[in-house]
Amino acid sequence: MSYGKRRRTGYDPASIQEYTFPIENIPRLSARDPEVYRLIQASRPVVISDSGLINSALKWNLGYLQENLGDGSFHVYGSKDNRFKYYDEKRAKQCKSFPKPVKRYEVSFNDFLKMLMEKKNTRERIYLQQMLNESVGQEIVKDYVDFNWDWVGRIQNEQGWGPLSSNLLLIGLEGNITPVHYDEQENFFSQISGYKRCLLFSPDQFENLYPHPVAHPCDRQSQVDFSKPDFERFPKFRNARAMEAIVGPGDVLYIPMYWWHQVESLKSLSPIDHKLRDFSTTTSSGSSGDIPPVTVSVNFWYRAAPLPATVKFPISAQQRVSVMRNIEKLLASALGSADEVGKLLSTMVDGRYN
Ligand SMILES: C[C@@H](CC(=O)O)C(=O)C(=O)O
Ligand SMILES: [Zn+2]
Repeated sequence: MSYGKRRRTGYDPASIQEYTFPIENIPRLSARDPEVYRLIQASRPVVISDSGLINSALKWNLGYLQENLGDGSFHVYGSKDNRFKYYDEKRAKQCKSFPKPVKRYEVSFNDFLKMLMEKKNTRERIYLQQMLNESVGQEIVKDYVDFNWDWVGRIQNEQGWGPLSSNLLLIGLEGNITPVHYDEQENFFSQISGYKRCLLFSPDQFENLYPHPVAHPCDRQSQVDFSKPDFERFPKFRNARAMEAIVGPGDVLYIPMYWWHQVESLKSLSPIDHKLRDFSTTTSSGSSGDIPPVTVSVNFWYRAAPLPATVKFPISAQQRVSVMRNIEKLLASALGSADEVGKLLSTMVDGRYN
């Protein structure tokens, strides 16, 4: 069920999965429209269609990246299905029984290209997710310097955000899904090639989305699988309501801190010519032919603005999430183990606060 017409052409509408919750559109505005800055000020999502933020990267096809990304190593995730649920490596080491939802590889870009070829014929799907760092080649540095830093820097200053913490380069197969989660940073999510469907949920829907406990390796990730929701365990998921943006090349989606988001790579109608130089298309497993179609994005994560000197009541939904996180952390350390937190909270609440 979706309210209003979905914006954007260029992708195959059949690659849009239907879910159980209502969906309304995220506004899509020009950077010249003052409403953009009112929405950002109000920590509301908005798609900015002509910011020029990453125009210098619109030429980042796989051939260009192969040529210029340098010989560093890249984090590539492998999933037995199309979901790439993030988990914290360190926490996972402490939870012996935790089934890792994805495999993590550290490979060269050429090996990533080979994996793209090989995985085409196997069940495992892959997703490159790498922070841009100083190992990139000169051309990429030049493109990076040519991002529209004036525009994004002005917003960073006006909003009092902290420093840019990182830019994550994302190269994934069409059909890949990053399941719904929230981040504790402000994000200008920028689409370079292909199309992505972004489903966002406001922070006040915390109770509808049932995140894992803070101490869990999948902290900040929802336990609900949209494709097969377990309404027995997660009854309030019935109340979830989403906002949606389908972003294409040049679009920038502002994802406010603590806003839940699920990101799905759609099927592009016009396959991209990746101009891959002498890349042997017959790999060890003998699979040959073209590289499967991918989407390319880069995000801009900014540290949050410092807390206001005086707290205004009632506190915001974002502040409530932050308070709940701090209580979980405090209780886990006070009790010496995160396993006791649920029981203690029930003791505190049952029959007393409910
Ligand atoms: C990784 C990304 C989603 C995607 O592009 O798959 C995301 O969650 C973010 O930029 O915060
Ligand atoms: Zn995210």
